Amino acid sequence: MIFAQEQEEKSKNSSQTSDEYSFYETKSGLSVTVSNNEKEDLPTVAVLATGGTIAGSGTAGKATNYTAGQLDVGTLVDSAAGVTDIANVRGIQVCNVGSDDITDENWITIANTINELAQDENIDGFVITHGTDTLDESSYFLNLTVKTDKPVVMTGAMRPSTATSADGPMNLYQSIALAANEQAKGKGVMVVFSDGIYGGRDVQKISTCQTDAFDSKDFGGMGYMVDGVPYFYNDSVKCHTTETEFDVSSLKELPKVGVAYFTIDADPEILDYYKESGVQGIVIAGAGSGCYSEQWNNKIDELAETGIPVVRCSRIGSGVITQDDYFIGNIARGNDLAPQKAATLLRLILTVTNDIEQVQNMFDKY
Ligand SMILES: N[C@@H](CC(=O)O)C(=O)O
Repeated sequence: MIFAQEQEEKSKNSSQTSDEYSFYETKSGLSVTVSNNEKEDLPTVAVLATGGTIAGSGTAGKATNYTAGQLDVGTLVDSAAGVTDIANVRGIQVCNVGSDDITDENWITIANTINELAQDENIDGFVITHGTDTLDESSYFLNLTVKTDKPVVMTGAMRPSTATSADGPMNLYQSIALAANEQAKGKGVMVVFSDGIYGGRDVQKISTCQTDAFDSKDFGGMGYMVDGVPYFYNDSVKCHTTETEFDVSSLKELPKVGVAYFTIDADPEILDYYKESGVQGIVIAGAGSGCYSEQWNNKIDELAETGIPVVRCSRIGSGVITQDDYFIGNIARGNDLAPQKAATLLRLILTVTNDIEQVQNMFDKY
């Protein structure tokens, strides 16, 4: 099976078709590759590729010092042996970058593309391939902005395609199998990694180097994937997808939010910097249960007059932030969310309101 970009380009420039594939454009101008031999008795999954290590290549055998985002979506799908026996796969190349270079524009494009294609009754589910570094932010963003019950699954890899025992092909196979499975409907955005299924809200990257690099902190995973078969045990209780009020269909970008990391002697001037740089919200990666020094407390209180919401989170990675009357200002509590997840949610909340009570309600709800 070939989804190579060159063939796609060639065909696009001529008759829009080739013997094996047809192409059509989404509203955001992305090209969808469709096999002319889709099997009627198989579910159809759209794979949206964004780059990352799963599409990386480097020195044969090695797991480090490679270049992310080298393989196109067709080559990725080809690498997942046996996948065409379980689903018809349509390919979409959104971008091809390391996930540290994913932008809010990419997020909006992915959400809007899924929301558009979800209306197509011939498409049963979605997979997004993504770098692992920021996958937990993108999974939460999409969990809050895609408007469909059809399964949406994200995956990536810790080893580039050229490494010995590259983990990408199996992660992709399991993800396509999950996205094609009726049981995966209505569960919000999921991440499949190293045979685990995780909720897009709760999942975090927990290792810089191991292939079993994702987990859901205190709550465990949602289940397992074993040879393309899902085994579910947990659901997220927080609102997601069709239950959220976030609508990015007419947005080009999201409000900017700064994250300030507190340590002993950390300079509170960072908060002034953020104010002056025009951010619309600030997340504090506080110590312990979202704590910081008296100097920071005073500075955050001073910031209150600007109306910029400040959200207290913890750098610990476990537990919940409860009310603590010592902390003053225009502040909300980031629930159990890691700072990067809180920043994702705050950016979306700021598209709706900056009223601190409503901000807090949404942190409790999502
Ligand atoms: N730096 C890579 C890491 C990965 O994909 O695992 C990225 O996030 O794109």
